[in-house]
Amino acid sequence: MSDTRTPAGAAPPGGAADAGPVLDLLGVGKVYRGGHTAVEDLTLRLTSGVVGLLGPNGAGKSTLMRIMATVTRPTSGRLLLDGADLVARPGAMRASLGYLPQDFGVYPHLTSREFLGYLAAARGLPARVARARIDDLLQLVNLTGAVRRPLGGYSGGMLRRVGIAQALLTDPRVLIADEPTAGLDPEERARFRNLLADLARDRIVVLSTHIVSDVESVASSLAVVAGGRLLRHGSPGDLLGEAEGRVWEAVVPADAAASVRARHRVSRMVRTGTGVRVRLLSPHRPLADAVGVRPDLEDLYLLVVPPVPSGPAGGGSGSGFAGALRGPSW
Ligand SMILES: Nc1ncnc2c1ncn2[C@@H]1O[C@H](COP(=O)(O)OP(=O)(O)OP(=O)(O)O)[C@@H](O)[C@H]1O
Repeated sequence: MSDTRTPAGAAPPGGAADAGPVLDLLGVGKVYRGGHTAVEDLTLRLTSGVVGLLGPNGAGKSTLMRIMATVTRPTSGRLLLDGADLVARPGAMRASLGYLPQDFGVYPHLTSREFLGYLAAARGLPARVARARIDDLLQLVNLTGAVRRPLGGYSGGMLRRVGIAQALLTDPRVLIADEPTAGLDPEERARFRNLLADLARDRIVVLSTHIVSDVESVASSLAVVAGGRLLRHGSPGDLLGEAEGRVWEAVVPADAAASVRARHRVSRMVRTGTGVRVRLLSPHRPLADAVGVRPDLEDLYLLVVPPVPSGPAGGGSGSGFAGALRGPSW
């Protein structure tokens, strides 16, 4: 590793037990074979609580999650968990890290108990410890009613809960969940968010997503990444301060909505009885009758993440409102 910087105020080795875990990323970078830089010189300190890792597709979130889980080796920089070097001794540290990958797969013919037992054995947990732990975890993720059914018959939400249970087998200090709510229905999303918030009371729970609403109610801190770089890191309240005075709303006639959208950065559009309510991002009042409104994290995200160029190749949303509702796709 070429980066030997020491973190300002880094946790002493083996310390921070009382204050909860501390994970330091110091100048972390990843250049894949072939020369593509997925993560660049990223420095970040994570402490207990839900940390929302937000960024558009291709931002480098999964790469960063895999680096934190010691599944991928960074090409530069260091990672310290409570002062201990994760890159130098990944094997020794792995029990402290629980990882739910984006493409988590199961053996469909096994029951949840059999599957977790198999993974516990693979991770070297003694059988008696594993049995008790699996019982606790099945209860924690609310799957005790389904333990006799093969995993092939589980819903998407149930499988994610199995995924969380396997990530917690070693009672890790850091839980890394890569897009854990993808494909879940709204009710399962909400349940899953609450579960992660509970788990984050005494551990670091890093949750990656490109959907702001997945993290806005539970995250104690947010890290916004794009193009492999860290754009912002802070508490939701601190980050929202930056958007203060830059978010406006106005109702425009329906036939003017497209031109408003072409001239301004639009956070949201909602049809109303009298036209279209547009939510605009601008340092100045963008329309004569626009009124300043309180920013939310979706506004902040759109303000800090560079927009993807619109047009046929740029993923632009064209006409219609859906593209303006989520993500910088306009
Ligand atoms: N194994 C690999 N080899 C080469 N390039 C890769 C590899 N894995 C990822 N990349 C590239 O690195 C960049 C970051 O990818 P990554 O999957 O980390 O982003 P992401 O933010 O998780 O995106 P998504 O939300 O789409 O999963 C992308 O341009 C991707 O194509």
